[in-house]
Amino acid sequence: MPALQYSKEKKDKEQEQKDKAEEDRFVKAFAKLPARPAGTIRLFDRSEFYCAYGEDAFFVANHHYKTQTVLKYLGSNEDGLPSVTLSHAVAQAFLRDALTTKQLRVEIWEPESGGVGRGSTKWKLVKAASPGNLGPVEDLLFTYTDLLASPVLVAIRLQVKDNVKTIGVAFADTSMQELGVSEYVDNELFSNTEALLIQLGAKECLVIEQDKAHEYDLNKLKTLIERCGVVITERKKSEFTSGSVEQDLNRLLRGSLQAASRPEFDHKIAMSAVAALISYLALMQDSSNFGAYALRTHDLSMYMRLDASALRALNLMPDPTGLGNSSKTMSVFGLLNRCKTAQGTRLLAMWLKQPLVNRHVILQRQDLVECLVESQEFRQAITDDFLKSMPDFHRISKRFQKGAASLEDVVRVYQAVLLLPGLVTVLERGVEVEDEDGDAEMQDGEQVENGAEKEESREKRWKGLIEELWLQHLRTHNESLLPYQEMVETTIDLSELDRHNFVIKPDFDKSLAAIREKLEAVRDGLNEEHEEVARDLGMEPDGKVLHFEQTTLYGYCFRLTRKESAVIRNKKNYIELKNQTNGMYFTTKALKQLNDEYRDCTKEYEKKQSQLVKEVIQIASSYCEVLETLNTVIAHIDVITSIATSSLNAPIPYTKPTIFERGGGSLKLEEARHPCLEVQEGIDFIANDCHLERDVSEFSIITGPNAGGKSVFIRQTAVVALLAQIGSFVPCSFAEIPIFDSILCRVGAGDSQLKGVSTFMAEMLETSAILRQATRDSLVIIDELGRGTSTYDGFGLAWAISEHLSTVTRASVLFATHFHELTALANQVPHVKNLHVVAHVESNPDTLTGKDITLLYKVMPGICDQSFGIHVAQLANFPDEVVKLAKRKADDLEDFTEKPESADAAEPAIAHLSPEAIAEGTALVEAFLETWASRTAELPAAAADEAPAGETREDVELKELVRCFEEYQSKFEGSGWTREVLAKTY
Ligand SMILES: Nc1ncnc2c1ncn2[C@@H]1O[C@H](COP(=O)(O)OP(=O)(O)OP(=O)(O)O)[C@@H](O)[C@H]1O
Repeated sequence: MPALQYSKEKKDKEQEQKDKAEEDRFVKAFAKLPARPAGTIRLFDRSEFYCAYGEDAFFVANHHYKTQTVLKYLGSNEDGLPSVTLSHAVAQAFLRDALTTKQLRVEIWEPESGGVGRGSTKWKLVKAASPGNLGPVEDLLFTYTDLLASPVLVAIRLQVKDNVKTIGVAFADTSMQELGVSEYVDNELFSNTEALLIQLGAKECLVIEQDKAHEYDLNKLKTLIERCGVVITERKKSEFTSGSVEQDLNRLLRGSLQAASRPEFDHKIAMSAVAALISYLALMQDSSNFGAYALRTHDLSMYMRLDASALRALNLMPDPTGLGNSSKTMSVFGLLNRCKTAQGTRLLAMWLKQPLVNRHVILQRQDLVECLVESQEFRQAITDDFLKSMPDFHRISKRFQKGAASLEDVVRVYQAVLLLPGLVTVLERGVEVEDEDGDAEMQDGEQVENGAEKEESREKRWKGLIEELWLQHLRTHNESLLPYQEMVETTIDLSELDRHNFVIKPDFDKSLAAIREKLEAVRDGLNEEHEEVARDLGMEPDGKVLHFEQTTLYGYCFRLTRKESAVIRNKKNYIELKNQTNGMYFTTKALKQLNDEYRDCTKEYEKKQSQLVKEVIQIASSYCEVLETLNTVIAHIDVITSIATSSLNAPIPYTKPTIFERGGGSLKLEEARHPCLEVQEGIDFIANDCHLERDVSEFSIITGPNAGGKSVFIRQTAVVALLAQIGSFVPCSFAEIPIFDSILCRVGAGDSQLKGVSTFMAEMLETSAILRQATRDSLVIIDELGRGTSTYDGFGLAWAISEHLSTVTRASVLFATHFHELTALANQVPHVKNLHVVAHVESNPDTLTGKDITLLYKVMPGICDQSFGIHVAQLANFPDEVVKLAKRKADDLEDFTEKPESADAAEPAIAHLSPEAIAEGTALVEAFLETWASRTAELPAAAADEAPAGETREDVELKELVRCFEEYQSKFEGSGWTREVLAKTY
C-alpha cells in the first residue's frame, strides 16, 4: 500500500474513533437530562442545524420526513441513540406544526458553554413553548409565517362550596393581546366548561390544583378537558402567589381605567385564574405587553353551545392529528376557508366555534354574504385587488410595539394603506353597480311591482350594512392613516423597493446624506479603478473577461478565469488573493484602500440608518390602535367574502336560509346535502329533505341498513343548522331554520375519548350530559347509541333517553338507530316520527344471501324492518364463509328472539327511572368501577401465584368486584338502581 494512502486511511480511522468517543459522551449526557414532560418534543440547537434524539427522533422521522431512513444511531453501543437532523427551515416548519396543529409542547436546548461539538455534555433549556403559550418562540417561528390559528390558553379554577361547583376561568390569546374572564356555576358533568372550551377554541388549559378534598371533581374536569382535545398543564396554586393581579392588570391593560373598577373584577375566582395566567405566560416580563392588552368577559349564552362530540361529528375543524383524511374539504372549516388573509382565517375558525343566537346579527351577516354572492365582479374586485394584498396588521403592529419590526413591515402597512381609498370606492360602488345592472331599477311615475320593491329594499339593506360595518370604519382609518402614509413617503426610499431594498431616504437626514455622498464618491473611485485595471490589462471593462465582484471575504476584488490569469503574473501592482476552480481572485493597492473606505462608509451609513429606522418604527407603533381596528374590519370582509365564494363554488350553489325568531319556527330543509361529502371525488350525493316540525315530527327516528346513509343524514342536518347560525348560506334548495341554543351529539361508540371507562359507561356519561343540557331549543343528534353494549342494555338506554327527550325536554332530535323496537315510540308520542333510509332489494338466488341490495341513500317516512347488515358485509367483499356463517346465525337468532308485542314489553330495566336517577346511577357505577380498578391495580403482581390452587388472576379480580359491590350496594339502592336493575343493565 502506498504510504500516502496508508496515512489517509489511518487518519480517517482516528477521526472515526474520535467521532465515536464524542458521540458516546453526548449519549451519556443525553441520558442524564431531566425527563421530558409528556407530549413534549425536544430539539437540540447545534448552531448550523437542529437535532432530535431518542423517541423524538422517531417522531420527527415518522411524522415529518415520513421515513426512518433519515435516522442515524449515535455511539459505539450496538443499539445506539437514534438521532435525526433538521435544517433551520425544516426545524421551524416542524415546530410550527407541532405547536399549532399537533398540540405538542416544544423545548429547545443549547450547549451550556456555547460549544457546538458533537460531544457537548452540558446542555441548557433555552426556550419552552406550548400550544397556548407561543410567546417564547413567536419571533423564531412566526415572524414571516402567518399564524392561522389563535393560541388560546385557558386557566381554570374550581371552587366547591356546599356542593355547588363554581368555575372561574381566565383566558388569553397572546397573539391578539386579549385577556378574558368567565365565572359560572357548573353541573357535575362540567357541561358549561365543555361549551366554553369549544367556544373559545382553547388549545391549552392550565388547571390550578388546590386542596385534595376536590380531587375527584378536578379529575373529572381534566378528563373533560382532554376529551375536548385541549392540552393540560397542571400547576399548584402555591406557584402563583406573588404579585397583585390588580397591579399587573393596571400595567397590562389598554386605557386609563383602573383595573379594579372594571366589572370583570367582580369575578373573584376568575381573577385568581387571571393571576395564574399572567404568571404562566410571564406577561410582566415583557414591557411591550404594557398597555397593550384588552380585557373582556365571555358570556356563554351569547353563542350556540357545542359539545366536544359535536365538534367531531360535524367535522367542524380539520383533524389535528393529521392521521385521518387530510383532504382540506373533509372539514367544514377547510371547505369554507377561502380567506386571503391570516386574520380572516383566524376569524372564520372563531365564527365556526361561536355560532350566533342573536337573529339580528345572523341576518346582518347573511345579507352581506348575499350581496357578495349576487355580484361576481364586486366579489372578485374585493378579493383580487384588495384582500390578497392585505398583511396581518395585528401581527405587524405587535412587532411595532415590541420594537422588533423592520422597515419592510412599515412598507407593507404603507402599501396596504395606499389601497384603502380604492377599497372604499369599490365598496361604495359595489351596490350601485347592482342598481344599474339589476332588474329592479325604479322609474318615476311607473307602478312599482312588488318584486322590484323588495329588490330595492334588499339593496338598501346591503348598502346600509356595508356602510355601517365596513365603510364607516374604513373611511375613518384611511383618514387617520394619512399621516402614516406621509411619514413613510418622507422617510423611506421608495425608489429602492423594486430591488427589494428597504432603506431610509438619504436626504431625509443631513448626516445620512453626507455619508451617502461620501459613499457615492467611493463608488465612483471603485468604478475608475475597474476601468484603469481593464486598460492596463488590455481588456474591456464589461465584466466578460475581467470580473469585478464583491465577495464576503475580500469585499470588492477582481477575478480572471484561470486561463486568463497569466496576464497578471509577475506584475507587482497586482496582489493575488485566492486561486480556485472558477478563477484567480486579485486586487490592487488602490482597490484595497477603496474597499476599506467603502466598508467603513457602509458601516457608518447602516449605523446611522438603524437609528433612523428605530425612530420610524417608533412613529409607526403610534398607529397600532388604528391598525388593530382596521385588522378587524379586513378580517370581517375576508370571512364574509370567503363564505360567499364557498357558497357559490359548491357543486350546487347554497341558498339563503330563513331564520326564525328565537324560540319559534321549525326546521325544514329541502334537498339538503352534506357540504363536505358532496364535494368528495367519486360521490354522487343524494339530497334529502328533513322536517323537524314542532308538535308534529320534532323527534325523528331513522332506521335502515348499515352504511345506508343514516349518519350522514343526521349530521348534515346539524351542519346546515350550524352554518345558518354563523350567517352562511346552506347546502339545500330551501331552508327554514329556528335558532338553536345548542347542538349536542352522541355519536358512534368508537369515537369516545373517555379513558378508563367502559364503552357503555362512556355512552351513559355522554348521554346523561345531553339529557342535562338539552332544552326545547336544542338540536340533538344521536347515532348508534347502545352499540357498545349488549343489544338488550343498549336498547334500554336508547328507549329511556328517547322518551325523556321527546316528552320532557321536547328538543329537536334526530336519532339514528339499529334498534327497530325503538320505532314503537312513535305509537306512544305523537310528535315522534319514523324515517328510514331506502335500499332496493331484489331476490337473486345466485347470491349467498339470496338477495341483491342497492343502497339508495334516500330518506323516506316510515319504518325499515329489514336488517341488511349481512348484505352490506357482502357488498364490502367479506369472505364467503363469513357471510354464510353470519346468515346462519342471524336466522337462528330470528327464530330464537321473540319480537316484543308492545313498546312496554321492550322496555329496559332503567326505562322507568328519571334522568336524574340515571345520571346518579351512572356516576355511582363509575365510582364503583374506579374503586374496583384501583384495588385490582394494587393487588400484588403475583396474586395468581398466591391464589388458592385453581384460581386465576381473573377469579381474584372477580372476588374483589363482589366485595366492592357489597360496599356500594346500599348507595345503589338509594338511587333506585336496585340489584335487579343493575343485573339487567350490566
Ligand atoms: N346521501 C348520500 N349520498 C351519497 N352517498 C351517501 C349518502 N349518504 C351516505 N352515503 C355514503 O354511504 C356511506 C355510509 O353512510 P352512513 O355512515 O351515513 O351510513 P349509516 O346508515 O349511518 O351506516 P351504519 O348503520 O353502518 O352506521 C357514507 O360514507 C357515504 O359514502
